[in-house]
Amino acid sequence: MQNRIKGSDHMCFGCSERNPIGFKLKFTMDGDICRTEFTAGEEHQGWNGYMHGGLIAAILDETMAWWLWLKDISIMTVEMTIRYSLGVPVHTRLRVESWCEEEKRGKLFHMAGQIILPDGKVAAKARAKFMKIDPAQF
Ligand SMILES: CCCCCCCCCC(=O)SCCNC(=O)CCNC(=O)[C@H](O)C(C)(C)COP(=O)(O)OP(=O)(O)OC[C@H]1O[C@@H](n2cnc3c(N)ncnc32)[C@H](O)[C@@H]1OP(=O)(O)O
Repeated sequence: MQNRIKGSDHMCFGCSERNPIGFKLKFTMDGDICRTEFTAGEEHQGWNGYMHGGLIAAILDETMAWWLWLKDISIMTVEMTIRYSLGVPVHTRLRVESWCEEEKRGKLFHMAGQIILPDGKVAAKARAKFMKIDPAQF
């Protein structure tokens, strides 16, 4: 399902296979949940041994965006809040999932996403708003 919408020439930090420093995330739709997996490396650290919070935000942003992309809805993030509940250790397989909580007039989408540790605990949860855009303008 990777890069179905924009083709393979884009450089998205979250999902492009061409971006040498990107996350190269791949997404699948599981019912109404968008899922990906990720293992942070040394280069993704903030505090020693733990993933940088800004990069956690980027993964959640991307996973929520892809819930919409996979439905052929072109969007941009317009607002996001994150609750960081537990440190996200590096070298640990993470599950990331997103879903839609509300759609307003087909233009504004209230999304949520979370990062889950191997023991099932939620380390970070995001809520965000995404606005539908005309992809020809970007
Ligand atoms: C294959 C590749 C996959 C790529 C995946 C990408 C994943 C990453 C996603 C991102 O991170 S996107 C990058 C971060 N986001 C941005 O850079 C967005 C920057 N913002 C914009 O460019 C403009 O705000 C935007 C084009 C989205 C909208 O501008 P507009 O001028 O068309 O909208 P406007 O500000 O007039 O607002 C339209 C309506 O939405 C409302 N609105 C705006 N922001 C809102 C908000 N945050 N919450 C609620 N409502 C909001 C606003 O009040 C208004 O309501 P009404 O229609 O009732 O008048």
